Amino acid sequence: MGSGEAKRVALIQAIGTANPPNCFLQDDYPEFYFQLTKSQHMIHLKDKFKRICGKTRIKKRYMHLTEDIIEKNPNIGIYGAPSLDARRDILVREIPNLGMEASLKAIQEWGHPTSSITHLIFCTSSEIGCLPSADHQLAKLIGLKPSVQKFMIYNQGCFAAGTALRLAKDLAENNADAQVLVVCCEIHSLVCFHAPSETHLDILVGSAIFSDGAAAVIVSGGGSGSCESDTTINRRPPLFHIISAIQTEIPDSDEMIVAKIRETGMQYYLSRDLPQVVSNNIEQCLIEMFAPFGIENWNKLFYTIHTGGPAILRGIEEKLGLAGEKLGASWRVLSEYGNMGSASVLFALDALRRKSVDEGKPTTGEGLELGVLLGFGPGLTVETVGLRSFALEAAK
Ligand SMILES: CC(=O)CC(=O)SCCNC(=O)CCNC(=O)[C@H](O)C(C)(C)COP(=O)(O)OP(=O)(O)OC[C@H]1O[C@@H](n2cnc3c(N)ncnc32)[C@H](O)[C@@H]1OP(=O)(O)O
Repeated sequence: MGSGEAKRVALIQAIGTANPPNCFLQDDYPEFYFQLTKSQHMIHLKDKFKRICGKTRIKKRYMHLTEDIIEKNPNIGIYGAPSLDARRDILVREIPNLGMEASLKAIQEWGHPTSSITHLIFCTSSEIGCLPSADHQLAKLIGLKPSVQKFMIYNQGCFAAGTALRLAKDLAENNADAQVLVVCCEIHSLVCFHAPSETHLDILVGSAIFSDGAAAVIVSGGGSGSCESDTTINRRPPLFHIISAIQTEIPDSDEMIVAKIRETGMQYYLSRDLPQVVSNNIEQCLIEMFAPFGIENWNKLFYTIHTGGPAILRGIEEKLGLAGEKLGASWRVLSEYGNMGSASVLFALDALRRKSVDEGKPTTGEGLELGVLLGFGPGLTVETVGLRSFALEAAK
């Protein structure tokens, strides 16, 4: 870049989301789950599961799993039975397919030919069973050029969307004409579905919150961050400017979320302390991100947060002293979709900008200028992505 040339900034241009067609109402799920896994005799576990489901604040979830899949692959429904190959055979096909659906929606909103995409970042923790990998399969499905520069991010858990945006930011800022497609896709209902077990109660929590979804965003390099000066290929005004992105490891928290791929599928462990440890450490991430902007009152920001669970969103609200509707978009995604892992926080970003339009707010960030996308997952790792909104008259 020449000394007189303006610094390129990373702009989120479009968002697309997709879910499998099977929708499960949370109220009906305990009956379905215990019947599907032939566990109706575990009466007190079923009661406990009903109690947990009732506290999730989830109304419905979308899942690829069906009775038909369990009938054809009975080991998936038996606790501890080897079933990894059966799970992988489905995931290898369906992860790229669901990723494709979200990608095509993002590309359609963006309004440019698929051939304009220069980079692809694909994140999943649901599929590690195939070479060539899921990014390669997705590129073929949507017809990306062979010269597209691909990055595959496996097994980072629920914070991966933040990692992908951090990488997309660097690519968009430092490569002329970069048009980066970011895709996060999870099919929890297959990779970590387990029958209930008296000895592994974490399964009840995961079975009450995990769900399937894919989200895609287009990130490109623009002029100075204002719509008017964005004279690159993107004639449509952007949605958000990625102003900064930071990854933080929370000390001594390795045991909070642990997952292992076994012959029985992904075995996961969720500490009861997780909500508290996350909420105790979020403010420090915000201080690091927003001190340079002179922001200390956290109600001055807009928020999109990984929909990990109600106790986590509640804990963050309390710790940051957030007013009533501040996490409205994230609560809405939790309620309508559940915990879709890496895709969840991008669903929340999509919900936030749509809510801003519906409520007649002046910016894509509910009328505010600055906001944050927070992803967290194993490590514990927190991805803090600082965002600047755009005026909605221009964004429409
Ligand atoms: C994959 C990634 O990278 C990132 C992720 O998103 S991992 C998933 C992160 N999310 C979580 O771990 C869930 C966080 N927890 C929650 O949101 C809530 O605690 C909850 C929905 C599980 C329960 O709601 P609550 O308001 O706390 O209700 P509470 O009455 O305390 O608990 C309900 C029952 O769940 C049990 N429970 C709560 N947390 C549990 C846990 N981690 N493991 C096992 N049981 C648990 C409680 O013991 C209680 O059982 P009883 O009714 O028999 O007493």
